[in-house]
Amino acid sequence: MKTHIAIAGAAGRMGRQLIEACIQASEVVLAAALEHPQSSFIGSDAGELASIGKQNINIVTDLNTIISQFEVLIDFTTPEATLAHLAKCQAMTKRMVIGTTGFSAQQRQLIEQAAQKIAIVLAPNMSVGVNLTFKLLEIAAQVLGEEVDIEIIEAHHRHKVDAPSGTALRMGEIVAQTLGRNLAECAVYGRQGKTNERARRTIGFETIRAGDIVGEHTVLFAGTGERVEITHKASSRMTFAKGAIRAAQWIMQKEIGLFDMQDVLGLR
Ligand SMILES: NC(=O)c1ccc[n+]([C@@H]2O[C@H](COP(=O)([O-])OP(=O)(O)OC[C@H]3O[C@@H](n4cnc5c(N)ncnc54)[C@H](O)[C@@H]3O)[C@@H](O)[C@H]2O)c1
Ligand SMILES: O=C(O)C1=N[C@H](C(=O)O)CCC1
Repeated sequence: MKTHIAIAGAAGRMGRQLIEACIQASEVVLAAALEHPQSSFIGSDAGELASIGKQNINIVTDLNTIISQFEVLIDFTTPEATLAHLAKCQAMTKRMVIGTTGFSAQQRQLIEQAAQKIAIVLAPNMSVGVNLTFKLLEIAAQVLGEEVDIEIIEAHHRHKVDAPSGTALRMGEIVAQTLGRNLAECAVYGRQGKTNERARRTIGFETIRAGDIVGEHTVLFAGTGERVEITHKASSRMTFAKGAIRAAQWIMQKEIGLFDMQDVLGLR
């Protein structure tokens, strides 16, 4: 049985890649595509939007009108739009794969609550490489521990609206958790002016926004006499899109619960 997928944010940078990835994957069907009510692409053909030829799927704006057509909603939009879609998916018992980043703690709680009723994959980064990197960070933090200063440096394109990236924050959480620290208490976001000497237990974040950088993350473990740098560089959004399609197929075996790409990839 093929998994029927709807894509929210279809005209966005990720939405277009998701349309292409859906059409390329033989085990799934692109069933519907959604955009913001004010989008100039409402009524356009999803395939033409993604430059892969007509697919006879028109971009629509109301999730309720397509609710019977799909099994999993893949959502790469904004926190507010994702939460609006979440409420409808919960009401209609539809599974979700959420790639959107920038949720507040309160907004995340709403996702956790909804996952008591529907199955959700929520991941700030759907690439296999980044999720492998998450595991490498655990090992590095365990081995290097309190002997090093830890800094997380991320770079993304000039259009990105949240900072630090969801991936950088997740990296910080993993390192902090491994070292028994609370990220909310030890994170330092950027530095300027008279900063005083660095406190060992802080975890620093630096953000670069420039040009068309797809996504780059480095975690620096700097000691005395040596340093370890763990870096991931994405060069195509297709890596995120393929991960999201994989997650959509995987979530079909679940009825309820909140999962991430570590679950999907069997890395937990
Ligand atoms: N998890 C991952 O692997 C991953 C990868 C890339 C991007 N992201 C995240 O995905 C999100 C989107 O990124 P992007 O670069 O594609 O952004 P984008 O701005 O290019 O696309 C977002 C799209 O969502 C649409 N949208 C907004 N409100 C909507 C609504 N109510 N209904 C339907 N569509 C709506 C916008 O019109 C836009 O086309 C960001 O939060 C980004 O950080 C995550
Ligand atoms: O392009 C973006 O926006 C990305 N956001 C994700 C994040 O915030 O971690 C990761 C990949 C690209």
